[in-house]
Amino acid sequence: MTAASSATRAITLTAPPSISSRVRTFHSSGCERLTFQHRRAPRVATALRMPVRALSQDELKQQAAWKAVEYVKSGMRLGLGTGSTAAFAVERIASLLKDGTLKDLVAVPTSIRTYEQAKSLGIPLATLAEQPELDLAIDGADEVDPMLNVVKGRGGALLREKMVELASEKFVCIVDDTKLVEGIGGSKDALPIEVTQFGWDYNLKRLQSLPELEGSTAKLRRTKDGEPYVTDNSNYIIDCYFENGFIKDAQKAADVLSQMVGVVEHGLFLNMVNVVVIAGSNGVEVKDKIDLVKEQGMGEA
Ligand SMILES: O=C[C@H](O)[C@H](O)[C@H](O)COP(=O)(O)O
Repeated sequence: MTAASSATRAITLTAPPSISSRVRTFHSSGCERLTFQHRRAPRVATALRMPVRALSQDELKQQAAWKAVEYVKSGMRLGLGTGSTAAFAVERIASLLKDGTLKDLVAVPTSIRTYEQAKSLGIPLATLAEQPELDLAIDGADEVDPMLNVVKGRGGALLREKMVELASEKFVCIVDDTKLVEGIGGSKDALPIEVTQFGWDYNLKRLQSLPELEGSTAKLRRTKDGEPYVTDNSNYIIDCYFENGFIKDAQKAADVLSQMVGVVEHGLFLNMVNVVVIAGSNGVEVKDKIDLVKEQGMGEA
């Protein structure tokens, strides 16, 4: 027997778990020693057996918010949005301030609710008069169209949000993927319009018959008790519902609404958003307006 043939050669076998005990009984034969090594079943098999839990809408909102907070750098002047998604961002910013990751921030809140949340968490706050130029605003949205135009205000904060976001160099919008629509009005839910209390019913009729809002139904927003909903600015909100389709021309509608006396602000935030962070079941996606405009060959964003 040559040195080569007498040498014991180890052969490693891998077997699926179902046959592992049968193969384990196999033992040395001739000059070859067969060694069976029982390995763990591949991960994929485990994955197939284990049902994966879908993330809740709140978990998705939190993911989008945390991703957006990566844009926050120490020393920034921030706009803090309003709503259930923005609240996750406020919470995250506060916790990064607390652990020292972020320093020297100052923030302008977009509602009394956000003011109270941010204050209770220790975020240094300012008014828009004190900080008229902001670096970054982070806020949620009710609808996002393919060109990153958004509808806002179903939480009633549209006026302050628009003021703060227009004062910000960058506006990052955070949503879960249920907010994506093919066109403005596509969710069939409200396009909010903030109006003065005086003459609200006069303006409701005008909005109802406005050609630019054709196909929508205008309703005064009410609280659960049936009382008119009053904004932080002591105004009312008229919600327009596009139940059978999209708004025809959002820019035209925005222009006309901005001209109406007694309309304080509307929830069409057109060409305002720089980045949208979308959390969905397949992960978090970041869409940048500049890239979109380039892709579509539409010149500068
Ligand atoms: O007035 C409220 C704001 O525009 C909110 O950012 C918007 O309604 C989205 O709110 P949420 O994140 O709760 O869906």
